Amino acid sequence: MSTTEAVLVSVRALMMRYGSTTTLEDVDLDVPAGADMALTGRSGSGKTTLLLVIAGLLVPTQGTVTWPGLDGNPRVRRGQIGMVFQAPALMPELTALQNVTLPLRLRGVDRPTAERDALEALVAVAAADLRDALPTQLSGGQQQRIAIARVLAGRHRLVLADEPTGALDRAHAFEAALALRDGVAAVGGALVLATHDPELAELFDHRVAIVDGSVRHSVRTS
Ligand SMILES: Nc1ncnc2c1ncn2[C@@H]1O[C@H](COP(=O)(O)OP(=O)(O)OP(=O)(O)O)[C@@H](O)[C@H]1O
Repeated sequence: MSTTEAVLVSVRALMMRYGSTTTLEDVDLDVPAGADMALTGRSGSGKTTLLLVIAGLLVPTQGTVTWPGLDGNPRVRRGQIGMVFQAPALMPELTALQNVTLPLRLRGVDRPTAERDALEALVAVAAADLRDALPTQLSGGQQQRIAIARVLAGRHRLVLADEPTGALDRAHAFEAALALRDGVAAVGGALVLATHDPELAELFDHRVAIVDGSVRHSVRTS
């Protein structure tokens, strides 16, 4: 990583313990601005834990997490960070377009701008034709694409994705994850995506593997 590259999040000497079980130990990690980063590790290795620490939603047992490239005010910073989870968690009574528009409207974006940005995000995940469908009329994969569009429309500085394509078949999982990666990159954001799939991780510039509580960070050089 270049020393001139801005760092959004910096984790140092992180230790995370639940009860008597140590999940993460002596973890150092920088998330560079604009980077795409895949976080791999077996089930229970601590991927979700690390994402929650990076988001500032979980306080480490020991060590520090700072956000040098994000706003110093935690409330503003939270708005700079978008999250997407394995379950799409769409509002059942709202159409796909309304689901994508809602967080923008709640942030005070006027309706025409919110709808324009939401439609652009739906196009990015090849779901523009689903704009008027209710979640119950959509397959699980289609719902997840709407959830991905929702986070893309937020144009966050940093997006944290926790196995967002874990419930999809492999071909659709790759397609959705790459739409997320490219959509975040298109607005200059950084993405940290947790995945079980090492082949998917290979498609990311930064790969962070959690093995026995420690992280190994590799960066694509070519
Ligand atoms: N709130 C909690 N209380 C107690 N133990 C927890 C808590 N959250 C996580 N753990 C434990 O910490 C370990 C890491 O969990 P975590 O969810 O971070 O792993 P993960 O790599 O995301 O797993 P998966 O791939 O299955 O989602 C697991 O052993 C889990 O049981």
